[in-house]
Amino acid sequence: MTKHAVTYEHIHTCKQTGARHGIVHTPHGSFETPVFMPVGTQATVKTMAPEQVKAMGANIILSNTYHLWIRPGHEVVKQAGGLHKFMNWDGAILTDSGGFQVFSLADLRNIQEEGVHFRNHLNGDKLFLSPEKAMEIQNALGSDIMMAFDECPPFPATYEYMKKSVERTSRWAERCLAAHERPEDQALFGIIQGGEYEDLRRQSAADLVSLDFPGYAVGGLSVGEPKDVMYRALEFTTPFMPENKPRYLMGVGSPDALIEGSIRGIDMFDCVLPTRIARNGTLMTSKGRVTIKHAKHKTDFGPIDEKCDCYTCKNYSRAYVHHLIRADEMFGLHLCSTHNLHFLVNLMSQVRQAIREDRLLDFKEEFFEEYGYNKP
Ligand SMILES: CNc1nc2cc3c(=O)[nH]c(N)nc3c(CC[C@H]3O[C@@H](OC)[C@H](OC)[C@@H]3OC)c2[nH]1
Ligand SMILES: [Zn+2]
Repeated sequence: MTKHAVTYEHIHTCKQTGARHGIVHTPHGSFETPVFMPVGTQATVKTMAPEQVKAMGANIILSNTYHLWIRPGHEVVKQAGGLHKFMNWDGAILTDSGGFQVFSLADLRNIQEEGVHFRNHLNGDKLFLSPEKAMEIQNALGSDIMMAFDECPPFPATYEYMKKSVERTSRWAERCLAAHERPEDQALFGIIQGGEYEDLRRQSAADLVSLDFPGYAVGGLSVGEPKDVMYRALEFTTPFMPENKPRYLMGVGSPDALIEGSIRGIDMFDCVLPTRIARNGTLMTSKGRVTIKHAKHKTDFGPIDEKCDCYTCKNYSRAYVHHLIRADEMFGLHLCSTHNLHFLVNLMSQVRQAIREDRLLDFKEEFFEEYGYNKP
């Protein structure tokens, strides 16, 4: 039995749902779950200093293999002493394998058994990414959690395409394991595929669980499918994922999806939403979304969210943030990102408390009502 770098400690399962409260232990500290992980694709959580990300309660962030491979190059990060040192972050880091970016960003790609040929989306150079290459890059980055190299098929995909893709992703997962240099320092998570097809999800889960990864992701979702398709896919996938290992739903999500995913037994989430919508001044608040550029905020001298205790809400008014975003001032992006990240990190803290109190369904109803999800 390999001594894994990452372990999962179960604390409590909510009596109203399948949601679990747990702790994930990594070589760079622990984090409680369910957890929202801020995305720092290019070795920075956009506009945020690492101290500020840590201060809001985030203990794990994400970065991206594909992006760091093509710029500045994984060898540069390795020479810097690894990603933690390079970006001055001493918490846990999870890196994606680059599989998704190759299928979503790069063009002229050609998927073969040995890997994927494609062009660099920045300069058009020909590139080749394989399970072995994705492992070499993540080993160089030194992330605490590495993701297996997989294919994330588009939605919708035919059953025939999905079946072939799942079988190849399982073969690629074995190649990743074989290429994994230091399982005692870096944990490799398998990624379950299969789209909306229950039997393929079960096959993918069985293939990967038999390889004894320290954690598992549900991939192939949040790629344009309706939310009820995503939720149903979770309902027939999580029961086949080990209870004593972390479960990570990739690319999710919005406040409702974070709650619905937690109810269905997911422990880890990531999404670019909070920093991406912050860039056009869209804010998540306890009363739903606020578009701060709107004229009605021009002389509103209250905080963005009365219930929020983040740096932005404690020190600045809606009118001031309205002005900064209207004036294209970069500090406005920082204030909006700070608030949105804090909002999701805080939401997950409330979810964990509701799990401990066996009332996550009640919490969901209360939150949905106040956020405005029930409005027609
Ligand atoms: C948005 N919806 C969404 N569905 C996804 C599904 C998959 C998947 O099946 N396999 C893999 N390997 N990655 C996926 C990803 C990318 C997440 C990464 O993409 C980057 O955010 C854009 C970020 O990189 C810091 C993150 O790192 C884990 C997905 N994203
Ligand atoms: Zn706030």
